[in-house]
Amino acid sequence: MGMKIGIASDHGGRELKHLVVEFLDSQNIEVQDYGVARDDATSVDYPDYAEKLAKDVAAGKCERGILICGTGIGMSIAANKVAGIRATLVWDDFTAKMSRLHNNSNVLCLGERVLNHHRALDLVQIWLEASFEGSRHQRRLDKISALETQ
Ligand SMILES: O=C(CO)[C@H](O)[C@H](O)[C@H](O)COP(=O)(O)O
Repeated sequence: MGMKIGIASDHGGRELKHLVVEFLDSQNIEVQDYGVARDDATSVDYPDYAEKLAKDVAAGKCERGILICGTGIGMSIAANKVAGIRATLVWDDFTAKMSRLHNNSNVLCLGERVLNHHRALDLVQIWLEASFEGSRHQRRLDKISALETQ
């Protein structure tokens, strides 16, 4: 697919992160791993990881990013504070697909403690392959972007 994907998790998402990295490697997708390491059992703060990844996606250092915590909620709240980030918490095939088609998601958020891990890899694949539809959806995203400067 020729894109570089950043990935990060806190301690609540590190097992699923490991599986997603293995999956991306199997697809020959370039991965930039922002931590935490799988064997690091330390309790960490998810905003620190969301910030690092989201800033690099916003700066174009990675085309898109994947953030994983226990629920995916904290990561999505934090990442969406960074201008230019459209972080989307998804939980099934439909939300994974629509987050790209309508929301032009550039950061996928997953909850390790919520999702079946095998199914989560399906969601990653759907999100990677789906394309933004533009048109009326771009007008709506422009209105979201305008909120960043108010
Ligand atoms: O799900 C999360 C945030 O939305 C994170 O994974 C946190 O780890 C979660 O809040 C649980 O915290 P804990 O320190 O593991 O109890």
